[in-house]
Amino acid sequence: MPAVELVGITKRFGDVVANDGIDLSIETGEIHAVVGENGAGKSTLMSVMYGVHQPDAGHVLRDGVRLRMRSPADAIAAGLGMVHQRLRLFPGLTVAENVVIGAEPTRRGVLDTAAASREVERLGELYGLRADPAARVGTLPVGVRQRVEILRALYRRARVLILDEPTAVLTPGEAARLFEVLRGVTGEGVSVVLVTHKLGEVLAASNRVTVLRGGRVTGRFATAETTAQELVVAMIGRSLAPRPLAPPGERAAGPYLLEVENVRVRGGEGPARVGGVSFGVRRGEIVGIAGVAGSGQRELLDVVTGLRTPDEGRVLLAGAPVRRGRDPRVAYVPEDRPGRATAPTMSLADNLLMGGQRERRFSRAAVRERARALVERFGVRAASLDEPISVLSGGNAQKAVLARELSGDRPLVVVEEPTQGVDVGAQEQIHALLAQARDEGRAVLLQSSELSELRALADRILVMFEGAIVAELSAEEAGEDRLGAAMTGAAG
Ligand SMILES: Nc1ncnc2c1ncn2[C@@H]1O[C@H](COP(=O)(O)OP(=O)(O)OP(=O)(O)O)[C@@H](O)[C@H]1O
Repeated sequence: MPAVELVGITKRFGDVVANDGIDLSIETGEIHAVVGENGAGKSTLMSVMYGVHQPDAGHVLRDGVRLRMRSPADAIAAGLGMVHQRLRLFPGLTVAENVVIGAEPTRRGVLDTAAASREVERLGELYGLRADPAARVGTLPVGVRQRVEILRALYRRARVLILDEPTAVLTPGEAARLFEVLRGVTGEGVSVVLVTHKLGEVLAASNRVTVLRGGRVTGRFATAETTAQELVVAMIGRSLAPRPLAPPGERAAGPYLLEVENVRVRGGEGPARVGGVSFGVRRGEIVGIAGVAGSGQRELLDVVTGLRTPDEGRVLLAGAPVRRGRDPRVAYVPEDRPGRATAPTMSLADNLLMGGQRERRFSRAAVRERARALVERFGVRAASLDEPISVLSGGNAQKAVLARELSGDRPLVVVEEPTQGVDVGAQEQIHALLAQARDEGRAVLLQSSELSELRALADRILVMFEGAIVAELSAEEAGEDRLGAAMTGAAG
């Protein structure tokens, strides 16, 4: 008997049928991957399984028994656990406190810290999930925090864990450790539902795969018997074109468009977050920035885009200092899209024109016409130009931001994590757009935690570690081993 079975799930939002009669069964102790393009209905299905949404039709069985869920509390009581992409932990509390919160062991009415710590250690031992119970969560790297979320679910006796894009925020090393943990928990009979856009991890780690498209199941596979190609076809209805690799030998030459000179950013009292960094980017090249999270990339890019003033050094664009605030010569696609790149409550049309000051004098009709053209050209899928951008799926919101930023002729393009949370079809399109920006003679600075993305797109890769550039590798030199070593501070 499956651990969980979803039967004929249909869920509508207004006119949108997000899930259309979906059947999904999760066996005991398996890792079941759920994949599909942006907007395919994955998150909606997970929300139905976890009691967040009530389906319009269909039902959920747990060990063969029909559940009536009014909220996630009912799902938790039935042995389901969810690990969200944006972790929901209390940074000021310890690991043990975060694990037990809401279901604390008490002694005479107060939190029994010793018992909580013992529980964390016991669970850690059982499932191979180590975390120091006394550590403050706010001080821990994101990979460890995620382990705390998993521990919290297991502490509430979850036997089915739902993970929504768990590796989007992890470094390659952390992702590898997560999959070790998942093997540990499935070995103990826990089932894992893994929503992801990364087919590499699907093929490496899952037992079975269900593919969704347009709210329906378009494929069910035993992982050992399928290929990336077959999954892609089920996901997007066609194969992917070859990656837009730079033809070797066509190196950009000429002066630097962007010049970063000895930039230093101090972080409070501690050591400099960026300690004297210098480099340049020419027109017609993509320069990649690699590094484990927190190596100073964020601060460096804030300085390059003019959002932050460096404590020392300077940034020149075509020989003139980059303007403070937001330099109109810089196209910028930040990582934290909902917060920094979009006005979530404004319409898609208005978001597509944000910052396009010169267009402002156009009539409403002209604005719409331009928005329509961008949506068409960049393949943004949305029900209407008037809906708030926040209802777009992650990949479509990302394409909308890229459409806005790349549509002008700004000579410098700065992008952070361009394909995070984006499906394979959209990844391909985004990569092609960035390669096109380079081929048009723009200078592209690309920060990514996906080494494969950097290797596919960048002409040169700068590796940051502890606020410094510790290696510069050409596309040919940048094997995963060499990049990985440089990222952890080993000689590059
Ligand atoms: N709360 C909501 N209100 C209106 N429409 C919604 C809502 N949630 C999802 N949708 C729509 O339902 C469809 C399915 O979205 P869903 O988020 O489930 O897709 P997804 O496969 O998880 O996408 P992604 O990979 O981008 O996260 C999309 O068309 C989306 O715009």
